[in-house]
Amino acid sequence: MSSNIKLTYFDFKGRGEPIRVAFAYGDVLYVDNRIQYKDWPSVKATTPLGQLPILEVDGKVYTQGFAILRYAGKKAGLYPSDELEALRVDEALQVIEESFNAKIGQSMGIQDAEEKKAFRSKLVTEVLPPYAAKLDEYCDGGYFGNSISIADIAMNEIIVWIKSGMLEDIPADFFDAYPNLTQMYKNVTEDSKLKSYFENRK
Ligand SMILES: N[C@@H](CCC(=O)N[C@@H](CS)C(=O)NCC(=O)O)C(=O)O
Repeated sequence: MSSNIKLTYFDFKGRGEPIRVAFAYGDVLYVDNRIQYKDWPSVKATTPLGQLPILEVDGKVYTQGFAILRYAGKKAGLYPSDELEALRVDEALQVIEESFNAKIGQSMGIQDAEEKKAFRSKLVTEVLPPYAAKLDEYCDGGYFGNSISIADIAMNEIIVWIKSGMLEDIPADFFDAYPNLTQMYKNVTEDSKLKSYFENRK
């Protein structure tokens, strides 16, 4: 079956994966267009801002991972209708962007191994804990809102990423100190609408 919605991202999780998870949660039909690195230079030139993810709907192109996630969340029933609950979800997303996405992303661009190690060590001991503590406080009911939302989906992907141990010098047990985030991770990974997606995803 074809769809009028096409998500284009690299063939890994990154900023594209929360969107894929949200679509899976809502059984939203879409084309999962995965770009290989070798093809990126030619694709880059065709994108609005030279970056991914992009979303095409009925031929129109949209950028910005969390904006696209919000669209996916509204379609999938993962975005609160209550204004203040939605404000908390949006706030959490912005904190995730400013902290884990931006700072870890910045560390990935450091070429010198010693410099990268020192930068990441400071992230773990000084920079990230205040953000993680605030996010943990917001998640005290097991979710950022009253039930699962795109903020949980996005944060869960950060936790899965760090727990995988793939990020050198960022300890896999970083989130063990945050009980509410740990509970949220459990809630999302065991969600009946997502279990099969998580078991089968690349
Ligand atoms: N503000 C953008 C940032 C997008 C971004 O940084 N994309 C990266 C991958 S996660 C990218 O396309 N990198 C390749 C490049 O810049 O050439 C968003 O939130 O979507």
